[in-house]
Amino acid sequence: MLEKLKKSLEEAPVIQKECDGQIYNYFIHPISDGIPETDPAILEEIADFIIADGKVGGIDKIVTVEAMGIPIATTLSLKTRIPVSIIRKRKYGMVGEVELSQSTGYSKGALFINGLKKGDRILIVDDVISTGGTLLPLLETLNGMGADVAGVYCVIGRGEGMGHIKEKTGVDVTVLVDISVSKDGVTVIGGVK
Ligand SMILES: O=P(O)(O)OC[C@H]1O[C@H](OP(=O)(O)OP(=O)(O)O)[C@H](O)[C@@H]1O
Ligand SMILES: Nc1nc2[nH]cnc2c(=O)[nH]1
Repeated sequence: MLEKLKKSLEEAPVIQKECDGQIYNYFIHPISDGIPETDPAILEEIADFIIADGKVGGIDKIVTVEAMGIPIATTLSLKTRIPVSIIRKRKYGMVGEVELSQSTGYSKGALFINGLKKGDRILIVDDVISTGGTLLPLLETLNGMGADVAGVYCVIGRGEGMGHIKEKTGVDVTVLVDISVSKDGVTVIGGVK
């Protein structure tokens, strides 16, 4: 399962990014960067897995974070006809907008939620989970807004983020492929069967 995705991850180049005096080994892959180009067969493989996993019934909105969650969420939306709501890195200043802070191993910034409301039953999808510094504040904020998170899927998992989220929120994040990353490259270490 997900063989194309796993094989392409093993070939992903790694660059080093610096943040707060720390070096972060950043892998570059079509699903997480759109580089060199995204194979529609891999997007389809991902969407088909999520649908077969059985949590899409009764979902009002697929929710993702700009930018690289968007192709995954859109592919899923085209197959399920469930609409997509995108959490943006741009402030709109609309009534009801909710702002939260995001941090990754290589960046810090703000995210802006518009268009979600109390009681919405949502499925979150994103390309990567690493430190959890995006997903943790997002889940806490959505919880505070009264959204009902029925499932969370991150296509590629690395590092401690998933365990951290389980510990802090009780939410199980489904990671499709687990990897480890060093300056020399990417190794696939696990994932869904
Ligand atoms: O677990 P974390 O350490 O938070 O890393 C995961 C986040 O990193 C990437 O976002 P990024 O802000 O780089 O956005 P992009 O999709 O625009 O590349 C990715 O899309 C996740 O949202
Ligand atoms: N492309 C990419 N996105 C990420 N998001 C969090 N870590 C990474 C990474 O190493 N590569």
